[in-house]
Amino acid sequence: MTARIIDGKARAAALRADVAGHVTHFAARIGRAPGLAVVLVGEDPASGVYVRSKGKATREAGMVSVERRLPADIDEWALLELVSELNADPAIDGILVQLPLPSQIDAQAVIGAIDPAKDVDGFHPVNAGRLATGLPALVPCTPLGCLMLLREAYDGKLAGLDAVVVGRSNIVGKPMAQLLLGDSCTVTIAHSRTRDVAARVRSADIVIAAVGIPHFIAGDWIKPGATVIDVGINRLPDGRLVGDVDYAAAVEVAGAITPVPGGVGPMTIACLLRNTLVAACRREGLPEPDGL
Ligand SMILES: Nc1nc(=O)c2c([nH]1)NC[C@@H]1CN(c3ccc(C(=O)N[C@@H](CCC(=O)O)C(=O)O)cc3)C=[N+]21
Repeated sequence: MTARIIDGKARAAALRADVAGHVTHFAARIGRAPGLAVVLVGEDPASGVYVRSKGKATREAGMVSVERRLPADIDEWALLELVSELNADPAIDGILVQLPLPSQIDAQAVIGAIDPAKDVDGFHPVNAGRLATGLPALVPCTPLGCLMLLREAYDGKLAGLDAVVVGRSNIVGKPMAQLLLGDSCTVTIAHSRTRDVAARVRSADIVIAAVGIPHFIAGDWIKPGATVIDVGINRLPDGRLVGDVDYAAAVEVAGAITPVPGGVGPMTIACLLRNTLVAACRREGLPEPDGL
């Protein structure tokens, strides 16, 4: 039996359309559209591509997109200065500083300088703490997108399922584990020092692969019928884009699986727009947009 392919691209398009609808109401009510600022330090070509596609998606959702580019050799102080300018700008509801940053800049210091109310990446320690405590937070976009795909796959019934998150980053692994716990999964976080990762994955109903190593998760690690969410976006020397899962093998075993591209990636961008809308509504004292 081959797995159902989870169409992240289609789910993301639907979410973006929902966001656009709410943006229309927001603008009518408040007299301006939500604004997202994306800050790019340096000229990394891959980062430039992401920044452009974020800007396009933001405008397509009816929101205001502001791009700020700084040279790669900028010092940390100059970036902190830009962040405080954006914090103080009433037209800006969301701030995203594209990672990774050049080595002379302390990324944690920059993230900590962003107003938590505008932290649409959900990387500020206040938002991480709020998520971990079950308080309203801005939630990191990639794990949020994964959770939306899982809720749909299981018709909202995640309680009691065994989930393994492979990867423990602040950006994906840790917040993913918090979200799954919030939906009452039994959560294991596996990482580079975990003994026998294969055995952990074999026992899981849900596998989240977030290690950044092509084909790290072998097909015969997957429990028959399990749901596989592949967060990896790895560029091979031949130019092909692949995930962290050996897709060709896993698709023959899994019950459902996300492809790369067309799986988690588009959901990340759609959730960024969703978070910008949510941040804008909270800042303006409007009720939370529902159904997102
Ligand atoms: N502060 C910060 N926040 C981020 O969210 C962030 C970041 N920094 N730095 C860079 C990474 C990368 N990232 C992607 C989002 C969507 C796709 C995406 O939509 N990918 C398409 C394929 C695109 C292609 O073909 O190259 C897909 O998977 O289908 C990829 C990568 C967000 N990032």
